[in-house]
Amino acid sequence: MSLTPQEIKQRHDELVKLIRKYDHAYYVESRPLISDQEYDNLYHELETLEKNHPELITPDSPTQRIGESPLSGFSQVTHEIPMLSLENTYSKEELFTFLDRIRRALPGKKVSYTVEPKIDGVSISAQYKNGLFSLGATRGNGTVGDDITQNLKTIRSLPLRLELENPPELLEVRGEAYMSPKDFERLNAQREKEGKVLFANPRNATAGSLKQLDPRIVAERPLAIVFYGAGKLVGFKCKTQEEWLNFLKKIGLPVPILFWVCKNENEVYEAICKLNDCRNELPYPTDGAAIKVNEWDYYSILGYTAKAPRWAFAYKYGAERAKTRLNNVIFQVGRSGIITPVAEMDPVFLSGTTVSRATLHNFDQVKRLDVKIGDLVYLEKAGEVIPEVVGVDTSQRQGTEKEIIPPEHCPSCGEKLFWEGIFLRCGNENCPAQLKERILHFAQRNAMDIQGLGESLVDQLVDKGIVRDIADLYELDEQSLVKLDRMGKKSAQNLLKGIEESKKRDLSRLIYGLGITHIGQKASEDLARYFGTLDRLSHATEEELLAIPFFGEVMARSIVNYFRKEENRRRIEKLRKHGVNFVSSLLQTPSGPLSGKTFVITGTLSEPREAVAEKIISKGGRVSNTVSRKTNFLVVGSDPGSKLQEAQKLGITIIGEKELVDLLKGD
Ligand SMILES: NC(=O)c1ccc[n+]([C@@H]2O[C@H](COP(=O)([O-])OP(=O)(O)OC[C@H]3O[C@@H](n4cnc5c(N)ncnc54)[C@H](O)[C@@H]3O)[C@@H](O)[C@H]2O)c1
Ligand SMILES: [Zn+2]
Repeated sequence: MSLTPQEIKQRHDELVKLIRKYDHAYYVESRPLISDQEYDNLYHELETLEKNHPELITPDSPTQRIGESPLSGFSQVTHEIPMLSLENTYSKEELFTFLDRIRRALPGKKVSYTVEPKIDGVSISAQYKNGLFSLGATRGNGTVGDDITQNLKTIRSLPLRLELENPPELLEVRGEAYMSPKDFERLNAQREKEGKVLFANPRNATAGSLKQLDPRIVAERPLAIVFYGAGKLVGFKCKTQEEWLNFLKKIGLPVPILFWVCKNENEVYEAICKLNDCRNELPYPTDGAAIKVNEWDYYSILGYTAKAPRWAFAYKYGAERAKTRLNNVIFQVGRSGIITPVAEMDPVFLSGTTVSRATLHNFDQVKRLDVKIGDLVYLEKAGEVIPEVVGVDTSQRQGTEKEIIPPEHCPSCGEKLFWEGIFLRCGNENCPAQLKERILHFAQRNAMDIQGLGESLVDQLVDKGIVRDIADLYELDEQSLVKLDRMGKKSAQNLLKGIEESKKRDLSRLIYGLGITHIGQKASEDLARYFGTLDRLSHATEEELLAIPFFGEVMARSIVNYFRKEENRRRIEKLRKHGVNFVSSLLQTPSGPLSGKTFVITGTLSEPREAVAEKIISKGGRVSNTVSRKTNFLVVGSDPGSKLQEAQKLGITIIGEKELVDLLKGD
């Protein structure tokens, strides 16, 4: 069931109210009412809602600002460089989406990453002027925080003077004040004896302590400090996060004892797992890993959202694990013919539901995990993701466990399977299992949202040969439907009504529903927004597709190939004949002084690139990632990239920020 606009608005209001309440309890009273993971779930729900309905975003929505407000009793400090939060995820899948997003924003560039423990304390900034500690501040609302210099001076691990021969004029270092889990327990035990309110966790104890106006009370609290970040630096330069952490250590500041430098995405994930294995032995409480782009040069390219940098994010260790027996493996055929091994297991309770099936993803994964039938396996589920087998308890092996052998023939149509890289695949275009998956994908909530079209019905429709293609759904009639099992007149009519209604869905959902390889929901929305109609999209060239921000070659080629295929064209004509909507309401109708003009931005401007892009779009212009002959203007900031040379080669008009402002004004 999808929500009506009114229900969506209601849910939005409700979430905003709840989150404000929890924020107040957490930040102001240092007394959380719910767990962090529950809080993050609500927060992500709000974010998703606002992403799909941007009209609901107000400047004071919790997604647009950082939680704390400055306290009375302290004087205030303005952060010249804002102190931001981190976007976070609990799921491995999303972790790779984040990494992917970073990599695609840096085409052709070599990127490495650092993985650091995410210390669960209170974010603070410390300024050292000519090597002497001169100012300490809380994050506050990100722009203005509280001056807690006197409180920080009571923390013994904070050096008041740096071990540095020629200290730079200004070093603003950022990090975390924290309480070790042991000290936290001791503090709470003592408070219990004294009949005082207990702190919920070390982070709240730290926050509560730093808020004390009397430094003598702070001095009695077992606080410690660790640094990892940079604020304003005068007279000092650094190129990578690795170099920075080593430098901090050298000059006598406490830094995370453990951190990893990773060359690629897989190494990042490995580091995250290693950290998880040992994090309970660390002196500070951790709730996750902080993943950062190592090269500082890229920070200006990647930029910032209202709340967080785009070059860093957090992976939180929230997901629960369960252990159970793997009894059998079945082979599922996906909508593109890829065979997925799926584990069938003794039912086990995991993050709120009983699960008895989990994905093994592919045969490479089977090999990597060295999992066998009969093994005791570990399962994990994060967010809404399907449970997956993440490990094997090999110490429990009996010797009777059986290998998982890839099948030779398609379990659905019997066709001989072939390998495509690590994927085993059925190449039969009429394979019933694939068709069923394609129909279910087309009908799902995020796509055409056809109510009443469930798995068992799709099975019948395909097995009886009634539906041979997604477009056939629009030819169903009551007569043929009532002949099916468990299909009364009423349900047949309801289904037909659902099918009829799906014709009105926005183009973005139709594109997603078509199931074009590599084109997910977000990409489908982008395509609808840029092209506006299916006909324009179907004639798009690779070059035009590459002009969409975050679109890579693989995606562009996949779209061009899709619309080139005869059978796909026939399907589209059939959909058209039945009156399926081919138009998007997301299209940004270009009207304004910049209408019809395409801009590319390079280098650092006075505000984040996204904000500049938005201004251009609001005046009817288009913004693209790549310079091509279709580019009208290249907007150049400081330290421009290779785009400048490309534009010069093509003779494109090059303008600075000032000229852009003039263009935005019109005339
Ligand atoms: N339980 C509740 O009711 C409740 C209410 C509000 C907020 N919260 C929790 O607080 C979070 C929001 O707080 P937040 O904005 O401080 O985000 P956050 O604490 O999840 O992450 C961002 C912060 O991590 C810190 N950090 C620690 N180690 C780091 C490292 N190595 N590198 C970079 N940063 C590091 C920084 O201070 C940074 O600001 C929520 O996601 C939620 O989990 C809970
Ligand atoms: Zn098949």
